[in-house]
Amino acid sequence: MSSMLLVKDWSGVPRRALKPTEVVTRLGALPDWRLTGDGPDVAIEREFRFANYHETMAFVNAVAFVAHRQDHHPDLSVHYNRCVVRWQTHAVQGLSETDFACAALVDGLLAA
Ligand SMILES: C[C@H](O)[C@H](O)[C@H]1CNC2=NC(N)=NC(=O)C2=N1
Repeated sequence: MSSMLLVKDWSGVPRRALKPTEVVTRLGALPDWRLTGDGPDVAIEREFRFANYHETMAFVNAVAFVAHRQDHHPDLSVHYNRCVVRWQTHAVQGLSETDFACAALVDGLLAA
């Protein structure tokens, strides 16, 4: 994909599903994220809470910007004052390094 915004082209990086022990190690570095589902539905997710819809949508747009730049796209559950971000790598039907890298970037959006 050609884009001024793209910073990471994961398509050239061989993707593989992380092993359970690798997932546990990476989750340790992202304490606000939790594991959900299993098998092909496994994912990591985090709920972000906001004061109102405007704040929530500002966050959603920032996440979309990260997703575009990384060419990796989370499932988003958008509500009035909260958003649940859920990462999984469809291509491997599991969790890959990319999911954890993107989760850390989303955490960074709200870092002080
Ligand atoms: C080529 C490109 O990187 C792929 O199609 C990407 C796009 N975004 C993606 N997002 C997610 N979450 N999983 C994928 O496997 C995926 N594949």
